[in-house]
Amino acid sequence: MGRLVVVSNRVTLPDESRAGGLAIALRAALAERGGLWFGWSGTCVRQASGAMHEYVDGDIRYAVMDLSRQDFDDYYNGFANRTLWPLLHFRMDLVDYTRKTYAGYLRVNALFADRLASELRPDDLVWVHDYHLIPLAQRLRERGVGNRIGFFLHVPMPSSDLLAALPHHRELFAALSSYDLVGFQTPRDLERFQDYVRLFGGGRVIGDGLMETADGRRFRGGAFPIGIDVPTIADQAVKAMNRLPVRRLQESLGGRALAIGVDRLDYSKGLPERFRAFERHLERHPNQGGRITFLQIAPPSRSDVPEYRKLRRELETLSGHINSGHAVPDWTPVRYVNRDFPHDVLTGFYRIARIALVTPMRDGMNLVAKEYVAAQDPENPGVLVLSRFAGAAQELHGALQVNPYDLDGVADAIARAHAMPLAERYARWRGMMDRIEAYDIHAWRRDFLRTLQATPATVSPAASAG
Ligand SMILES: O=P(O)(O)OC[C@H]1O[C@H](O[C@H]2O[C@H](CO)[C@@H](O)[C@H](O)[C@H]2O)[C@H](O)[C@@H](O)[C@@H]1O
Ligand SMILES: O=c1ccn([C@@H]2O[C@H](COP(=O)(O)OP(=O)(O)O)[C@@H](O)[C@H]2O)c(=O)[nH]1
Repeated sequence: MGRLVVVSNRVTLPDESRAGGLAIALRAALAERGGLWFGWSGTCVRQASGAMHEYVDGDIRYAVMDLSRQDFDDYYNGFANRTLWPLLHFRMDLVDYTRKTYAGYLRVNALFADRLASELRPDDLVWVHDYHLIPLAQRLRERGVGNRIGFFLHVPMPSSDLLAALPHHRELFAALSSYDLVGFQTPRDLERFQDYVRLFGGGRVIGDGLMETADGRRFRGGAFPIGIDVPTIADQAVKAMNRLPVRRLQESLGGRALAIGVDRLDYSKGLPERFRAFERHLERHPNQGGRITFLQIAPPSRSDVPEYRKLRRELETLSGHINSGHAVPDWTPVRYVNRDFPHDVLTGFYRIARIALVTPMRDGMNLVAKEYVAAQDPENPGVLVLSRFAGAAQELHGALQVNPYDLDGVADAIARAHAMPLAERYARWRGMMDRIEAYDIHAWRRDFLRTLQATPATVSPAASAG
């Protein structure tokens, strides 16, 4: 079997800790098999983009590229995170499209292809990740790369009518056909993409995941829900109980139940709605008032993008408003923490939380939901309150599933979670644990790569060049 080459915008270098499910998942996937991880260095430079840096950690080699401030602004802050991110999360109202940022996105993809092409060996299996790099395979094919190349979309695929509202949508999404396999988080995401291919892409859906473009090129699609490393997280959670930040949090609760939320500060995560739903819980269930403390961990994310800065201000106001209306001298209902925690400390926080609030308005998967389940004490598991619009809802049927737009419904789910007897908590948790153990991060990686390797040669013809 050839070498695995993983390509993503976000790379977690050795000893680096960074919030974000993609980087955490890819590190776990590469740890098992080794290979090359290629992507952005995380650094913006004054000079032109393109300088490469290399690091080696065990079986993983990292090759990362610097970007100039201009390229970073156009490609990452601009087209990736002000155009594609809102579009793919069904937020047309926030889409900001300019030809300038689109040109920057294409320019950076071409540069990734230039640098990557010279690294590749003929039998490498190339696996590209996420919306930052949709055109990458097409650019690689133009440079004569004939390797099997797979693509995985970590975020949702929205309705085809929304995709079709994007200027140049056909050029952009047709580029996906240069991949041999395009993976989505859920079957529903795949279906929506196939609708797009049929209705707006000028192609056809042949069946069994196979699609054909207007000019007869065939490629495959599939659903591969991303998982986590369950035993590692369960083990981290047990050990974290002795760590100072976890002990201090536990002591600070004074016997009250903890409800926890852990999310990048992103408008897709439904944080203002969650804060309001918690306030609604205090109003609708006064008998539980004062018995649950809500801790929201929300590390800042993409702070150069105006919508993210606005959200930060909104949450500061909202948490202050809820606390001023409901706090008593010995209890503050909302603790809002704007910083990043190491992954293993988080697992301890999950373990002492009776309730997890995972209520995004849209989310590709949401690994926090799965991590919360893996970190629970089997003798006394907590309850997951989960938005039905997270990809994880397709698998975690034991969660209390909610509609995050229905604040009363979320408020009542919090109350139900708080009052839930142990036998029901255990039964729900066990079913979710069985699922995340059966299809974990390693199963996800193997399933995707096996499918990519098994894609018939006719589906990945050298003819797809150009
Ligand atoms: O790299 P950033 O801009 O700092 O953002 C962090 C990552 O956010 C998104 O994560 C997604 O991937 C997760 C794992 O599959 C999934 O659970 C979650 O639902 C997605 O939102 C983004 O897609 C990544 O590219 C970013 O690295
Ligand atoms: O302070 C933090 C906050 C989050 N995370 C991790 O960041 C990831 C978030 O992934 P998720 O899929 O939930 O959402 P994303 O941020 O990728 O959209 C999870 O593994 C979290 O444990 C972390 O390590 N430290």
